[in-house]
Amino acid sequence: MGVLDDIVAGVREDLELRQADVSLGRLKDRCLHVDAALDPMPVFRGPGVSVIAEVKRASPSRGALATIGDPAALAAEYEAGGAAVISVLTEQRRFSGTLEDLVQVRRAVDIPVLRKDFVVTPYQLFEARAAGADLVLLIVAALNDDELISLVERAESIGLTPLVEAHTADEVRRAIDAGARIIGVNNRSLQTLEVDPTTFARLAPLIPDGVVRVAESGVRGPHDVIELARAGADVVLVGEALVTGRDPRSGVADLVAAGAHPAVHRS
Ligand SMILES: O=P(O)(O)OC[C@@H](O)[C@@H](O)c1c[nH]c2ccccc12
Repeated sequence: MGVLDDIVAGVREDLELRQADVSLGRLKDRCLHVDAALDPMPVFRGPGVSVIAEVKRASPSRGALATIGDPAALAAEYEAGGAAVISVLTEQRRFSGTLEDLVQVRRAVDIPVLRKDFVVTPYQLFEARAAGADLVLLIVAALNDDELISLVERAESIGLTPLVEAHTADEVRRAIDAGARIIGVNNRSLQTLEVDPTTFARLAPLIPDGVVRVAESGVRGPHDVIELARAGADVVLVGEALVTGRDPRSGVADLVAAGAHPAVHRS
């Protein structure tokens, strides 16, 4: 069993407990009482490379990265540094995140918030919206075509913008066929956890114009942002470098400045 299957198996077990506790009906009711979701598309389609800054305590490949006692404070620093969106990892077993982190982050910032998890059922979409998320990650490798298509549609129908993650040419094609308006190319394989920084540059040309291209994982600093922008990135998603760096606010600001540089020509 690959790492992804292992993670998803754990996610399904945890999900069963939550479902036994809070019914889908109650979650849907909560969704009626949260603020309308924010739309990330205008800023993603605007000038420069947008930065999605991630609240990430740990990962299966690196173990513990940062304690992050106050995720809301970290998110506020990211926002002050110019982040376009905050990503919050809510998976508990491998990434040490919770939905409560997302609730706190949502209260602390005015920019869109992404629920980063292993979404396999509509229940998790309603959880995300009820917690105040504006975007949700959908991982092509974790879903069959029917699941992917229906989760994209369901997300959109409740106001969530799906970021559809691919790692191979075939997964990019499946993401496009599912109607994704934002496609993330993950430089890290979720099966082997290996990072290949050339993955984005190889797959970006397969993503049609008009679809937002997000480069994910392994971005270490401004130089990488410039490279990825040249390869066609509209957005970069950065976790580890920011949570382990010296200062999250200036860390984000440096990435934003690199992506806004006039020498960066996006295709
Ligand atoms: O910490 P990094 O290398 O900057 O990567 C961030 C992000 O891309 C990574 O956390 C990620 C991308 N896709 C995922 C899917 C699930 C969990 C985590 C991820």
